[in-house]
Amino acid sequence: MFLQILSTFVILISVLIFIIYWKLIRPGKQIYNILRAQGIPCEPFIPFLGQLPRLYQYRKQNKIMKFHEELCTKHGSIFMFGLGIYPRLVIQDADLISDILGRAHAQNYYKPIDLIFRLKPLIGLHNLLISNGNEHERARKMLNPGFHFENLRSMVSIMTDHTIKTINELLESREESINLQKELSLLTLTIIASSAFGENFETIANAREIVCEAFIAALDAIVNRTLLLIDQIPLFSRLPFWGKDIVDRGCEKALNFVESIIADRKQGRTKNICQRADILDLLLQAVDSHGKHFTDEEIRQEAMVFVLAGHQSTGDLMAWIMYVLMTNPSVLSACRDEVDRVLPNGMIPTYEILNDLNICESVIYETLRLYPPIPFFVRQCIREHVISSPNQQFSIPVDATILINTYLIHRQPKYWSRPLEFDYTRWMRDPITGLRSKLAHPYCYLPFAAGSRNCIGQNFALLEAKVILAMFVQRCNFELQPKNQDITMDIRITMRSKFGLFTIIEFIDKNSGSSIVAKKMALLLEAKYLTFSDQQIAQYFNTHENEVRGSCELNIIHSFIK
Ligand code: HEM
Repeated sequence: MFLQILSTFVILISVLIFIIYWKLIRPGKQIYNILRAQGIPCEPFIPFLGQLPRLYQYRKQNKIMKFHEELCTKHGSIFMFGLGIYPRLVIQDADLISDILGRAHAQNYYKPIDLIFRLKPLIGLHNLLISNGNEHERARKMLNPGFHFENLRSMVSIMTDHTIKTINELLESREESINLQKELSLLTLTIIASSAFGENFETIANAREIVCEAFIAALDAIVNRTLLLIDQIPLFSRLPFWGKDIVDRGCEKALNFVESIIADRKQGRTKNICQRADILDLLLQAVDSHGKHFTDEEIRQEAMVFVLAGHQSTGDLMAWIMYVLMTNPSVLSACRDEVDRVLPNGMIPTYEILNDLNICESVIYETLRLYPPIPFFVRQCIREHVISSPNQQFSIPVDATILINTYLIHRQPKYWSRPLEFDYTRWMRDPITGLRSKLAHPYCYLPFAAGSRNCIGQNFALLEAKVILAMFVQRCNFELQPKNQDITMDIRITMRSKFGLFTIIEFIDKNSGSSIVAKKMALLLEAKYLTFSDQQIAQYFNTHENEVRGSCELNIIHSFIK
């Protein structure tokens, strides 16, 4: 009897070990073997863990990029390492990358299963970010026109309105030093949520709480679970520990919220807040080549994806831009001179005028080079594919997952002169031709990825960054406080400063005629409630109209006088 139990036990354990080996170890090992046989350098193959323990050590010391840098120095521009059960083939050569991302070969690569598995609870499976193949192609074709400049132009007012509100709140804040990284992240979240959800985001009482807290908490819990490898093991991921309740609660709240917004808009109970279609209108109106609309499920998921993909990345970009300005006085003064010239007297930017901000735009591009908010992205090979550069050629096996480290590519001396120097002038457009200098390679600059799965929101993000940058330098002085604060990079989904960006912000008092008039007008408006009649204000405004034209208070003044 005992022997029978023992032998059954041994058989069961052997079957279990075999299944584990077959499912979790063998596939990775095979990929290692195929790539190693082609001469690709590999870190040692360690089942289940790979180089994860070492990565953890580096993470603890806040040196994740150092880990990647050291591997690149050791192995060169193509090599393998193990991230838990998932091997990663790192490729840092622009020629090889062009073979992977280029449209001609896009059908050979998908978004990897582990990424899909992680984000599924929050955004589902049917959306641009993680869908694949025909489903992705259809959605992309339907949504591309939404990011046409005509639509973006009409969203500029959402960007300027929210930026003014944030600046005013920051200037009124009584706090000594403000965490600008957090404030900019909230600002970009508000902008994308208002663009995606219209007036509901402003009027539904708990909209901010749901989007700014539940959604962010769920996302944070997902990232923590990823770092703990919880999502790599299917059984573990279902256990009610390690923040699972936060993920479930946040996802449910966010999904219910988006559902009610879609229903309201469909039934005409709410409208958008820009002159043309907002993102929700675009989702509702989009049709495929057979005249079919998105289903409610798809609309819900796409709206969530825009909020997910659109806020943190742009918020972090803005924080890095502010950091650059605060640590490079000459860059700040170049931006400010340009803004004062192009947008005099606190003038509010319009889509057309933003085009004239050549220096600001170049500062944004250079910040994206040195501090790309999305420093890595991944692709999984689904069809064996040969990639080549002038002196090497490799066959990528099915299921190999490729990791592209944008941060390191953007700092390679092979592609960039003075790679570590912040030099925005390398991006300046020629004043006559309007063209920028050619890059050393079309695939050496990838802040928004490239090819058929590049960032659909890049023009939205660049426009938003220009609006926020211009309005901040136009209206505020800002400096780091404390001056010697620790700006250590932390990489979760995006790359940000681990401890925030603490800043003192003050109103610019240029003492120029128009800013004095603007101040007088502001005082006058305050006085409206005390002594002045509407008629007196209108009279004052009419006699000073030329002086205040273009001032930041012009919109408010108009709304009072109406
Ligand atoms: C500075 C800001 C931004 C950066 C650096 C950025 C970067 C990226 C990158 C690198 C990808 C490719 C990711 C991958 O392949 O795994 C991507 C995809 C995407 N981004 Fe952005 N993004 C930004 C802003 C935005 C905004 C504002 C939106 C929405 C309005 C947006 C929506 C998306 C979507 C939907 C995708 C998936 C596209 C597809 O696969 O077809 N992004 N972004």
